[in-house]
Amino acid sequence: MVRSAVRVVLRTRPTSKFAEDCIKMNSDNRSIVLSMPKREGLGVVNHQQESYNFKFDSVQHNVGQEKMFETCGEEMVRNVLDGYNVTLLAYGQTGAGKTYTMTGGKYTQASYSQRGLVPRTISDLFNMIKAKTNTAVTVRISYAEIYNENIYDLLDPSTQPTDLVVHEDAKGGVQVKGLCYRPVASEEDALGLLFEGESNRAIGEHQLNKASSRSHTIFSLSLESRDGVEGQERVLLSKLHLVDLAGSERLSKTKSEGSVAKEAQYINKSLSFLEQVIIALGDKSRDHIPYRSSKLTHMLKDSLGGNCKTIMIANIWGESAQLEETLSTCKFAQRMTRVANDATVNFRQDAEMLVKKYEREIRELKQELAMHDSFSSRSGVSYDKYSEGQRVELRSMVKIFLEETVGIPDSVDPLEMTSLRHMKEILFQCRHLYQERPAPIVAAGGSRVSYAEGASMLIANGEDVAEKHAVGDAEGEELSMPCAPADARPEGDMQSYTPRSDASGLPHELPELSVPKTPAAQSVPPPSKTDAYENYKVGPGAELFKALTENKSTVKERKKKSKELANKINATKHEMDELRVKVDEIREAHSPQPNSGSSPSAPGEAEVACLMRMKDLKKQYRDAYEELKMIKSEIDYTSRLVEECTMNMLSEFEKWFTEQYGVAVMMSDGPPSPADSTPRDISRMRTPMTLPGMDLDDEDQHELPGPTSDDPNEAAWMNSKRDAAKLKKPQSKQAKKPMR
Ligand SMILES: Nc1ncnc2c1ncn2[C@@H]1O[C@H](COP(=O)(O)OP(=O)(O)OP(=O)(O)O)[C@@H](O)[C@H]1O
Repeated sequence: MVRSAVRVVLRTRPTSKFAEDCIKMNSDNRSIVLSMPKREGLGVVNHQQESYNFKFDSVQHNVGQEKMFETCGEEMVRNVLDGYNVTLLAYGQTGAGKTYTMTGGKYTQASYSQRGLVPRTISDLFNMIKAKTNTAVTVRISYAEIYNENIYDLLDPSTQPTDLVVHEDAKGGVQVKGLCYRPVASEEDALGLLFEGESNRAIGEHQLNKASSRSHTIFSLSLESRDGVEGQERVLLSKLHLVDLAGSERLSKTKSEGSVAKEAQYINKSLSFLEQVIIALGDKSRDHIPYRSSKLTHMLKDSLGGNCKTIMIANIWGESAQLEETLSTCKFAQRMTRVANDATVNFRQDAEMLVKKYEREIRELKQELAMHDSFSSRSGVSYDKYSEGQRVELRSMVKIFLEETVGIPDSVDPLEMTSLRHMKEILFQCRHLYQERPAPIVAAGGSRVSYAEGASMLIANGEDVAEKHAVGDAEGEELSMPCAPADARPEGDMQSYTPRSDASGLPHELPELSVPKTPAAQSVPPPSKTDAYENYKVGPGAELFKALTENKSTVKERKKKSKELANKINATKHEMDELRVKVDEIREAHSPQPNSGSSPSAPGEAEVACLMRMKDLKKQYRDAYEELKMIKSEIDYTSRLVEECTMNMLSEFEKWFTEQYGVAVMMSDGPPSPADSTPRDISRMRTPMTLPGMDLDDEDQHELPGPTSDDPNEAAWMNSKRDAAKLKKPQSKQAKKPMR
């Protein structure tokens, strides 16, 4: 068991308006000093503290995503593969960069280089699994969202929140009953589920709540590792929770009203319960920790003060307008440093493997015995189970022995016992014979104890041994297993994925978007969708359109680059082939005639020149190939972003159009024709129409040229892209997300 404090890393969101006067970063990269300007209106005696010192495990000021992964991610992946439960929490006010840190930001803005901790962790985890050639690792993924104190399954939107309840098992481990854990075999599968969950979340977000910051999300990877070398019966079990918490700002600041206010209250409540749990954990005199006060704290029970290694990233937005929130985040983070966890390596014994192991050991021991017998000149000793024939034979020997011995013990040779099994079988037969005897051997009242009586006494004592513990007689009985220590039991259960459907078996549809026509709206005839879209692009949708165009041009530019690289690689390869032929020719021309007796000469100038050039070419080939792999990864990632942006843009345009003109886009434009559909079915997911300029270029479809490789990143991103397209097809399933 390892007792360790929660590791707290402070990350600042880069800003040109950083409040340098108020936030001082110390050179140790671990501490900061916050100076708060005195608030006016607090009376003559103002006790407000002006300066606060905070110390964390690390302070990451204006760093990039890669550095963040080095700081938090690498260790996390190592620990989870070693069998520890690990949790990473991103905490901070809205806009401080939690989502950016975790996933790389909203898909409309993210790029490959901005990938967050979750995709990087997935990538690193699968790379490490691949490197562990002697270990078989099974990975399962779940993705849950807590919104207004309800838990939603982002990988199975048909699940009702009532189906999902936090449950504690007898050992105190926490699981969410009803949450699906989907098995994944590769990095691309895992990324596919991440994106699927993000998509499902985005649908809920657009439909029901406007900002993702109002919910907490928990992306979990559950691992089972079997070591192929050191006793396969030991299975390591571990879990990695990656938690993106809702924005922590206070209710007064959100100025929320209506349903938004309700959301804010729920967020506030769950975060304040989280704070209470943290305070209680930091106070040694407290024996009750209020984990059950909210779904969030209940789900994170193991991660806070339990069997887990926990890291918290406290995100701050260091502008003067945000100073109060920064102070509150730092205070919370400081408290978190006082929370300690007891992490244990979790394992269970695999009964089947254990039996196999014992069988192997028994076989080896029998061989050992046989060898031992042959060295001590004892032949014919059997250690196997007695057959019925052998038993009958032994019984007759025992019978003769007992009958001949009665009254004259010294006159007969004793029965020779060749093994423990032999001895037990003899006792067993003695008991049988005793039970079958019609009359007692010794007359009642006789004072002398006969040999047979002694034998029967022995039988009585040895009965259980002979019957129940004879080797091989226990077949079919339950094998009692050694148990893992109680506190080593992993939390959560390994539920397999069971898709749900409603009673009718039909998918839940999204509710129709029916907006009543306002008189004003009715009086203005709606423009054509093309005109409306042109207006939208330069107006309210400008930002989305910018993100879409930027991502598209990145894809185009990268593809161009990848083509150039592929051509370069092919040209290099061609030149290498030619050089190889040339070298062979030179060598052949200078090789001595067979049977001439002369030895091969040293390589001449021409050959050396060729070899040097070959060396250069090989290096060029390798470098270009590596670069091509990187670019291919980037293309795949960015293409996905284009798809996501497209979908988002359509959905936003549809809403805007309906709000503007009081009618849905469909009503003015008629049903979609097949020609309207985008090549990737994206538009059909949220809306049955497409817009000019939104379809993806045909050239987007081409496969990248050049050599393929088994590079995990390359394959992962490529396949995730394909999977994303697939996942968007079953619109009806996506639409099953229940109304919040
Ligand atoms: N370290 C960073 N580097 C670059 N941009 C950042 C960084 N952190 C945040 N941002 C940008 O700041 C904006 C807000 O970030 P983000 O959405 O991640 O905040 P958040 O804390 O998750 O907010 P919410 O609570 O609403 O989800 C985004 O546009 C994001 O790209």
